[in-house]
Amino acid sequence: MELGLNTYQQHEQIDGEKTLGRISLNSADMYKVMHLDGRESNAIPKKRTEQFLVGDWVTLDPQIDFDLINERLPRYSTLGRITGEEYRAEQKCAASNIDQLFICISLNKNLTDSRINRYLYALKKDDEYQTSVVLTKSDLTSDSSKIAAQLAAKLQVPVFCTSSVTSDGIEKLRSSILPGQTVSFYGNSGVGKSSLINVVAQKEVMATSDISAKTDKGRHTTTSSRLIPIENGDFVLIDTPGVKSIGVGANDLAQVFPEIAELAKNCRFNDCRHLDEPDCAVKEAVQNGTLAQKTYDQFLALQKESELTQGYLDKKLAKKLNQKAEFKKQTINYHRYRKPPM
Ligand SMILES: Nc1nc2c(ncn2[C@@H]2O[C@H](COP(=O)(O)OP(=O)(O)OP(=O)(O)O)[C@@H](O)[C@H]2O)c(=O)[nH]1
Ligand SMILES: [Zn+2]
Repeated sequence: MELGLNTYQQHEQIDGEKTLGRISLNSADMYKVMHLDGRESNAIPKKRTEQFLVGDWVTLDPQIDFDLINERLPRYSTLGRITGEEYRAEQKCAASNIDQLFICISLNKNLTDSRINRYLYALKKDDEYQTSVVLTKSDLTSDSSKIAAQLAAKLQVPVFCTSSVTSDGIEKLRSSILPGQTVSFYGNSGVGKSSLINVVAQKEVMATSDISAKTDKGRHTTTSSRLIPIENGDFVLIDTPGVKSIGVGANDLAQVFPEIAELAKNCRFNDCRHLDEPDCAVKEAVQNGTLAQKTYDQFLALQKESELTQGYLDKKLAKKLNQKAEFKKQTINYHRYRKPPM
């Protein structure tokens, strides 16, 4: 099993002789690593503070019943944005060294441009991986291919229109994945992501959940990312169930709305949120027509969400730091008393 090594080598140089592995599970400070022979073992970072992402290529120092992770090889891509410190990065980045990201959106839900835009803003990284939109459950809508074509023209990304029930569009999606590539699917619970992955992989790799039609909400069973080699399909899947909602950070907002960032320089307050502050240049621009109302509304929606996400992340970060301290206490004995090799 090559686990995507050939593709990796197209991006980064590897010295031959090292014992290589790829991080296959990252769950509450526990790592598993997959070997090129398909074996999976428990793994512990040699530098105990080091953080890894599922998909990382690492060199290993095998012990009797686990592997020590020596060194992480450079990442050519990370899913999501790295913003600030690693703890935050970990929440936002659930995978590394991926080649393609498929953003799944169900056709039976209200398909709003702003939601798709939000995903694209948060997840699109042209220089690192290919991003595509996958419309799911096309069997439930009659004009699905028209919608797909319109979206593709507007978003400037490939748009696949698929159904796991009729297999519509599956072959097209499947053939966009080159041999040895590492791919990841992003989608809210219930969009049919697991069913889609299973038909693409032609194998039951994901447990699918039947959802109540009434609530239209799925259930989440696991939250840790996993590396899943798809043997007959010859590609590698990274499942990232923990990435549930993608937030947009405050800095990202300025990138997404450069015209608003420019106007904001003339607001009276540096931290103007352009809502009801006096002498707000952004609101003035809306009133005199130089800034489209629609852009302003989209900005406000994203700003609100970014503020909510920030509050949520701050809480999670505090929790994570507590957990880290606890983990440190538990593992310190191992590192302190580990005997040098004879
Ligand atoms: N009509 C139709 N229903 C589908 C399709 N794909 C999935 N479903 C249904 O949608 C529901 C959710 O499917 P899953 O594949 O479990 O969805 P998921 O996005 O993986 O959801 P989680 O496992 O909760 O993350 C199930 O009831 C499926 O039967 C499709 O192409 N067409
Ligand atoms: Zn303002």
